[in-house]
Amino acid sequence: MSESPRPHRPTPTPATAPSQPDEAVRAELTRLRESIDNIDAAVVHMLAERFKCTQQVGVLKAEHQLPPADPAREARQIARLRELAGSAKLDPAFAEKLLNFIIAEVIRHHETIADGAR
Ligand SMILES: O=C(O)C(=O)C[C@]1(C(=O)O)C=C[C@@H](O)C=C1
Repeated sequence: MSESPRPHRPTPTPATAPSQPDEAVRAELTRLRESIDNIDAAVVHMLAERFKCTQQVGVLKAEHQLPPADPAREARQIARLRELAGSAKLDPAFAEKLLNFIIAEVIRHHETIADGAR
């Protein structure tokens, strides 16, 4: 998942304006969106904590001349996450892509730290 984020495209205006959704539908949509917003916030906070840890790993690796990437560790992480995703009814391929996307960014950070230590 190295591509840039999905560009925002405005929803096309339908030829005929839809009738206002029922009040109960709007209330349900609002309730679900509030949960989505909470989950998105939790994801951001969890990712921030993960990057704090990996930043420390990057420093440790640079100090001890260890390579930024550890493919064997990654293979174990992917296998574990795919398993967890399956149990949670999340697409394992998606979980793998997401982890690879995050790890690619971490490796970039590790390389920057190592370059600064040289
Ligand atoms: O565990 C490490 O060695 C890390 O550098 C962390 C991490 C990760 O983000 O989980 C990143 C790069 C490695 O290839 C493997 C794992």
